[in-house]
Amino acid sequence: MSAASASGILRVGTRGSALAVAQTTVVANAIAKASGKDVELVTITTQGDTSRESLASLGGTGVFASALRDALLASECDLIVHSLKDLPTGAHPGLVIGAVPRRADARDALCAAEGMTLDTLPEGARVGTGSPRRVAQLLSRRPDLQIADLRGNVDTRLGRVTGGDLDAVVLAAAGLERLGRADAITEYFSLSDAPTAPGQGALAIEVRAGDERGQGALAKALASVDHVTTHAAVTAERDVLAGLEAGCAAPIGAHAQIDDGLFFLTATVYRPDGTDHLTSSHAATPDGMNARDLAVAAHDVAQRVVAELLALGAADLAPLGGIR
Ligand SMILES: NCc1[nH]cc(CCC(=O)O)c1CC(=O)O
Repeated sequence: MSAASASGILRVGTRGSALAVAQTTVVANAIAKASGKDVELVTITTQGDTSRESLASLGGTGVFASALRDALLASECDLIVHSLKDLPTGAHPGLVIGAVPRRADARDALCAAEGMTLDTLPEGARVGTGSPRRVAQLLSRRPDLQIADLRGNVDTRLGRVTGGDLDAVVLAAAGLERLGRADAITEYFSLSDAPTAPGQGALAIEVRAGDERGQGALAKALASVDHVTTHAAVTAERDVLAGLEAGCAAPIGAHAQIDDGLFFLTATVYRPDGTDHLTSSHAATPDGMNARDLAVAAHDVAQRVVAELLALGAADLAPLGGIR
C-alpha cells in the first residue's frame, strides 16, 4: 500500500493563482467524495507565478509544472492538479497522469470593450494575448490588429481592457467560467475556425507512478473521476504536439472529439503572422468506448494527422520546436 492511501488524508498540490485554486478545489472535492478521505490543498509557488520575465525566457509554460512535480516526488503532496494545456508532453520519470476529469469548454473567448466582437473592433484595435497560436488566428482574420503581449493572471488580463489600455484580450472560456468571469466574454470563437491549444479546458491529475494502480483509496478515486472520452481526446491532441516535436508555445491548434462512435481529430499549424496555415483532419472508428480501444484510436488518428501535416510542409511554416 502506498504512503498516500495508508494515511487518512490526501494532500492535493496546486499553484496559488485564483484559477488554479478554483479548479483544484473542484477536483479535490471530487477526490474526497470518491475516496472517502479528507483532502487538503497544498499551495506551491512556481517560478512562472513570481517572475515578470516572459514565459519564453523562463523555458516555456513547463515552469508551472516542474515545481509541482518536484513537490509530488518529494512527497510534500499526494496528487497534483494541472491545466492540461500547460503540461509538457514528455513523460516525467516517476510520475503518471492518473486521471483526466471531464473537459470544460475548450473554446477561446474574446473579451472586448463595449460588447465588441472580432468583426466590430475598430481598425488597428489593440488586442492582448501572449500565445503565438492566438496571435496567428487573430491576424488571419484581422491583419490590421495590433497585438500586445499579455501576461499575468486572468483578472490582471481582463483589467487591461476595463482599464482602457487594450481594446480586447483573448482568454480560454474554461478559465473565465471557473473564475465566474464569463460575463466578460463578448464572443466565443468556434473550434472549427480556431482550434485551441491541445488539452485546453481539461485538467490532469498527476500522481507518483504506482499510486494509480491497485485497490488503494487514491487509485479508486482516480478511476472514478477519470472521464475516458476526454482522456482519449486530449491524448490525441497532445500526440500531435509530440509528433510534430513542438512545444506548448508553438502556433498549433488541435481539437479531438468522440461523438456517435467516431473519433475525430483536427489540427492546424499557423505561420506566426497569420498569413498561412495548414490543416489536417482524420477520423477513426474505435472498436469500443473503453479506455484501451479509445487510446488505440487516439494514437492512430494523431499519427495520420502528424504525417499529413509534415507532408504538407508544417515544419517550414512555423518554428515548431523553439520552445519546449
Ligand atoms: N496558459 C494559461 C492558462 N492555462 C490554463 C488556462 C485556463 C483554461 C484551461 O484550462 O485551458 C489558462 C488561461 C488562458 O489561456 O486563458
